[in-house]
Amino acid sequence: MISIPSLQCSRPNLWLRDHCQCSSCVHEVTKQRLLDTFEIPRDITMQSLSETQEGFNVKCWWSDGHDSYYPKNWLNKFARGDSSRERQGINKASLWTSSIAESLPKVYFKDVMDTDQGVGQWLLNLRIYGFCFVEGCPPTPQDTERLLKRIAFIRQTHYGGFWDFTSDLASKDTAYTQISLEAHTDTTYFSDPAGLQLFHLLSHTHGSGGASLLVDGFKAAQTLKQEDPKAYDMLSTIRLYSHASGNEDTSLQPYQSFPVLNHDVGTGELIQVRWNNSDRAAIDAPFSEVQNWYNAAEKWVQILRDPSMEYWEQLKPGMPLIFDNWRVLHGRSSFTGKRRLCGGYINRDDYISRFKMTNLGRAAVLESVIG
Ligand SMILES: C[N+](C)(C)CCCC[C@H](N)C(=O)O
Ligand SMILES: O=C(O)CCC(=O)C(=O)O
Ligand SMILES: [Fe+2]
Repeated sequence: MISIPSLQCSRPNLWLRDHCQCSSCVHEVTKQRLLDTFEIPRDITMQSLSETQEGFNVKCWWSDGHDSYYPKNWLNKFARGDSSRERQGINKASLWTSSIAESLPKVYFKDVMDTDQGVGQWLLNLRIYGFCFVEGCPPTPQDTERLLKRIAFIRQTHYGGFWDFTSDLASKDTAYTQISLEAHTDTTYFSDPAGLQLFHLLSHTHGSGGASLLVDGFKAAQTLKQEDPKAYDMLSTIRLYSHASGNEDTSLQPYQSFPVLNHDVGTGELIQVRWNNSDRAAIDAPFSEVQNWYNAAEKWVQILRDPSMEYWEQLKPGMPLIFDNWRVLHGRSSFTGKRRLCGGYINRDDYISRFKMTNLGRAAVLESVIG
């Protein structure tokens, strides 16, 4: 007899019957439920349970007369329950500070373009470090777009899809100027902020500056939690509104307000940092809490601005940078002259899904679950 969680009370029996994997309950090709869940008697009980001869299926007879089949590995997964690491496709994030500059995550353009292993390594680096360089990419928008599409389709926004931009205020956003931008995450005004962002510096002439800044938001959050747990809780609970720049042209706002630090409701793990002080709008909190929020935010920004947390890099043509916009903050020093970047956004779910479809991703998820 296969050992599965003791299904004593009715709820798991009902759940298990509802998840019968036989071909009349689940479409053989699409794996979608065909069964009418609400025809199952609420008090359904299991008459008996046994392993089939082949040993990989479990057979169940139910009080409603239905015979159910469950592949063993599916049942074992059910026994494991939900695993955030499995959902997030990660076994261990490696948090970093400025010393990451000595061992930068990097893959090669040719490997990413030609092999599943190359895409898998690119995305595994992203899951572990939150950013990755690609060496040997031809310095053209066309090749950069082809590279980005190895992950998934590019996310369309009010900035367009694949962008090729410079400091000409083509969009009413300070990214399209020469001023410095402090560490931030993009698109905090979307209900679902962009998951990944790629930058490829194509050229910078007649001027200097424009160095790129990265800060590991998960490391900054860990530091805040250690140094000031109350401030961490404040930034994890007080919610903010946010709106896109050039607001009269976009009036883009998320469906609700969100805290700076957002956690997996199942496991309590930090999943998303939403920090852009330029686009931040009202604080969705009682008047008495507002001062506390500012005190907590000041602590947060002190950590973000600590040089030991900052990794500065002068981007170069041929070496695109991609980063996890839910974890890694980015910024830029001011610059002069003509500076041209191209790049694009990828949705979070498409990024994680693509990773889990690579061999390395499948192995990483398995390892994260088995531990
Ligand atoms: C599209 N491109 C990346 C060039 C500019 C995007 C501007 C993003 C905006 N400042 C924000 O923080 O959401
Ligand atoms: O110009 C840069 O290096 C990046 C500007 C920026 O933050 C953005 O485009 O989102
Ligand atoms: Fe940005």
